[in-house]
Amino acid sequence: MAHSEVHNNRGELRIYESVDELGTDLADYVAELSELSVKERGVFAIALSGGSLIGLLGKLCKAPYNRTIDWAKWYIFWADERVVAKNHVDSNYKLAKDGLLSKVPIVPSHVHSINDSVSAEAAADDYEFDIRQMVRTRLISVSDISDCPKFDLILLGMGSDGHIASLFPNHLVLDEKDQWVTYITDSPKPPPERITFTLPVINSASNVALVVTGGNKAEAVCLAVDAVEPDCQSIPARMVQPTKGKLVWFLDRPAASKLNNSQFPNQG
Ligand SMILES: O=C1O[C@H](COP(=O)(O)O)[C@@H](O)[C@H](O)[C@H]1O
Repeated sequence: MAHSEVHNNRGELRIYESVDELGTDLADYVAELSELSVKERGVFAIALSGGSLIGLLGKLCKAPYNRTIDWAKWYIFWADERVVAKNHVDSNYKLAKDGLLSKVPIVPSHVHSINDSVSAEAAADDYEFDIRQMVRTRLISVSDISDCPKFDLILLGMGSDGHIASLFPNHLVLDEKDQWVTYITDSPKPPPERITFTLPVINSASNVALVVTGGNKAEAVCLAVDAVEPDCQSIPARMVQPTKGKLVWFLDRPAASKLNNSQFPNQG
């Protein structure tokens, strides 16, 4: 059973005894949002990340979700992508295809991956153009307080340095306000060239989930959730603050181990 609570302005924290329990609740959460969105809008626009997240989504490929989710209504995007060929081992698209998309009945034309045959800058421009077309036809909603796309769900992982998508600590692109998708060529984590959603897009989503496991991320989780300025100033995960949407953290015990203990009585 998860220990769950709303924590200051940092969203809902769900803490699990095991990664297996986390995976089950994460699958339920995604399935519920998919059902709600299909009921309300007729489609479900979801943005994935790479890394450990994809393995944690594995239960979606199994019963009952593989049969009960309305996969034909899913439109899939990436919150970030490495600028490598789609069949490259570092590709977030390949990771998601091998781990999830090839195992469920997604409509191939609903999978919006990046153009892997151009520069990082051109790939970011192309991807933003693609998303603008989808907003125009309302396959992706639009925020009522900015012109940003309002994804039904953005799923994010977090690195041990607190990065989310390809937004790294102290990087200039954290200040990007105008573009929806931008690029970097100096990622501190290889590969260096990446494209990424900007913070205004992430914070315009209806739902954002931050999925984090492992003790090596406990310090960054604490900085992103508990710390007060200036300690947490450069932690991108702390800048995830959906304006009108809902933020949920999915944490295993090791990742949550440095959070303020008094708030989590079951924590060992
Ligand atoms: O490079 C990336 O890292 C983050 C975190 O990955 P994880 O393996 O530590 O969970 C990931 O969310 C992002 O999409 C990816 O490009």
